[in-house]
Amino acid sequence: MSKIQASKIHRQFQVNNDFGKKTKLTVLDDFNLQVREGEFLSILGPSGCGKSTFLNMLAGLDKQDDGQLLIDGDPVGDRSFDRGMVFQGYALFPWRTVLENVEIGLQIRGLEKKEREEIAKYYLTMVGLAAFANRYPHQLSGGMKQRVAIARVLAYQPDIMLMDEPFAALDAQTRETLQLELIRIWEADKKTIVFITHSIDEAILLSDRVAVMTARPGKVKEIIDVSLPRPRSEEIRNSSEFTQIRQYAWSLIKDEVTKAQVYQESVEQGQDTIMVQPIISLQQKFKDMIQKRIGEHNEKIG
Ligand SMILES: Nc1ncnc2c1ncn2[C@@H]1O[C@H](COP(=O)(O)OP(=O)(O)OP(=O)(O)O)[C@@H](O)[C@H]1O
Repeated sequence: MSKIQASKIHRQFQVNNDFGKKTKLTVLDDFNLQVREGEFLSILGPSGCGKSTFLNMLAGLDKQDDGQLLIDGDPVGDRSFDRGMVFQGYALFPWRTVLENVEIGLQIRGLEKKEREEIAKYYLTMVGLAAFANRYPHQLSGGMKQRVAIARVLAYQPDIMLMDEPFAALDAQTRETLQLELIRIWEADKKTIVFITHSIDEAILLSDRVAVMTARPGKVKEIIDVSLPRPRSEEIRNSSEFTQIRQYAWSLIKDEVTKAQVYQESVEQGQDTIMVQPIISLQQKFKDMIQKRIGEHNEKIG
């Protein structure tokens, strides 16, 4: 049995178009995905294709209009599942110290102060922040805050970890360090992780499988098996297998990115999906215009 099973998920939102008229925007349609127990699965897709919408449904923060979303065989919403979420924006409580932030989930689980402290310190050490336990979030860098957010989810020990572009706001160096830390932690713990990213390299480096989504309305276009050996390290990025997977992933996603760009926010037109002039044909038009002018100029100068 799959840990997570999404079948024929449909989700649309009511939005206002430019004229203030209410209209419907289909975000996910016929979205199907299975995530295995203990798997690290990344979702890669163009902006606005519904990645966060799907993750929010898994977190129980949103609900599909149609289709079925199961965790351990039960519909999400029917019972409470152990899920921990890491967002792009850290979501730390500014009035609590680093240690107290990591303790929150454990408090919810009813652990005694002493036990909470012991566990929180262990996970803070794991993410390299033991020395910062008594600081407040505003005293930390972005990378450190994200480490705290990760330590908090790890300490809570959820069954499933949902990560929505957790490293997107970080500088490249911190991002790479945290990617490697996450690999190390996951390889030791093997929790089921659903990870959203815009980075093909990040998805390949971390994942067992990568689900590539289409442009909106989003569905899974293809799933790539990342059969790179584990444990993985930085060097794996330079291997020929990695390059091959990267090229293949890019070949799948590049059309979707173009499509996402050329589908004007349909809401502007008050329709669900309206195709505006594709960028490709615009590019050709501009090329033709430039060529024509060059021709005219050359004729003039003889
Ligand atoms: N609650 C909502 N009400 C109205 N529209 C929404 C709502 N939530 C999401 N949307 C719209 O649904 C579309 C998909 O949003 P979503 O955040 O799921 O995309 P995404 O793939 O995660 O995008 P990105 O990669 O840019 O973060 C967007 O056009 C967004 O504006």
